[in-house]
Amino acid sequence: MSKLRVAVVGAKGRIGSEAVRAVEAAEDMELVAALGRGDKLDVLVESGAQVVVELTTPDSVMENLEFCVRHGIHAVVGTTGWTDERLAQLNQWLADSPETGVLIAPNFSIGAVLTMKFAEAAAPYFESVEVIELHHPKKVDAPSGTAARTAQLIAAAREKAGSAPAPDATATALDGARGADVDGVPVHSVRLRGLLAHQEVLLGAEGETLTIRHDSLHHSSFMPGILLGARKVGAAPGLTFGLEHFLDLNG
Ligand SMILES: NC(=O)c1ccc[n+]([C@@H]2O[C@H](COP(=O)([O-])OP(=O)(O)OC[C@H]3O[C@@H](n4cnc5c(N)ncnc54)[C@H](O)[C@@H]3O)[C@@H](O)[C@H]2O)c1
Ligand SMILES: O=C(O)C1=N[C@H](C(=O)O)CCC1
Repeated sequence: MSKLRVAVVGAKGRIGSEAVRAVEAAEDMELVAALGRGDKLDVLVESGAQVVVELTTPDSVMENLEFCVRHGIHAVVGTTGWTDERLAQLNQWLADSPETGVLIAPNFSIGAVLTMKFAEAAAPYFESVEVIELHHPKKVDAPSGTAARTAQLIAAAREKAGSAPAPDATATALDGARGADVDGVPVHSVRLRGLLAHQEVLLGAEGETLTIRHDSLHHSSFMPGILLGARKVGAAPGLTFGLEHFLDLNG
């Protein structure tokens, strides 16, 4: 059977360099290009890439995806910084290239995907919920894409269940003391040398708390999800947001 032709964009970055190694080690894949900042995107077409793994920065990802979609190259995207406006723009490009698939995953680690799912399930049963994400100090965006997504899922689950707003009597606060407000859920960002990517969801109700914690201790934690995404994205035209859509988590 012919191998899947995969290119990595952002190949010299922390997660991109790990992805290069993972694709090279995958028996069913061939690494056909590894692009860094300043490299020409035309290489993706010339190399015959079927899937691009996009792991760059929020300021580069849109240009890279526009190129991929216009050339019918499927994309697996780990880069963060997604807004409704950006997603709408991407959907417009995809509408003109209906056979192309793009998977955006705020987090490719299976444990983080499960954290989000567990938090979503628990949120309606607890009066209070707050998210703390903790990352390495070289991270350029805050809050993390994972924390933003977690908060959105929590808020949607609470709204669906008709939950009351979380109690909070704060009357005065220093700017930022109560974290960022993501759909009504406080999200706190820690940047600390020694860390990689960690998240806690704190839930509280009368007389009890529940803490859901996930730790990525190495970039290898993201690789099974990225490879799975690369294998599946070609059969999923349009935009898929979240790796959970490519997993059977109910089985
Ligand atoms: N979804 C996930 O599971 C996951 C996991 C880890 C990191 N991330 C995200 O991935 C992104 C990269 O993280 P990182 O820690 O590797 O950052 P990094 O700064 O180490 O790497 C980014 C790399 O992209 C390169 N780059 C920037 N613009 C480019 C362009 N136009 N073409 C080619 N290369 C370009 C940079 O030079 C750099 O080498 C961030 O948005 C981060 O949040 C996502
Ligand atoms: O190291 C990073 O940067 C990470 N970014 C993603 C996020 O913002 O959620 C995933 C975890 C690692």
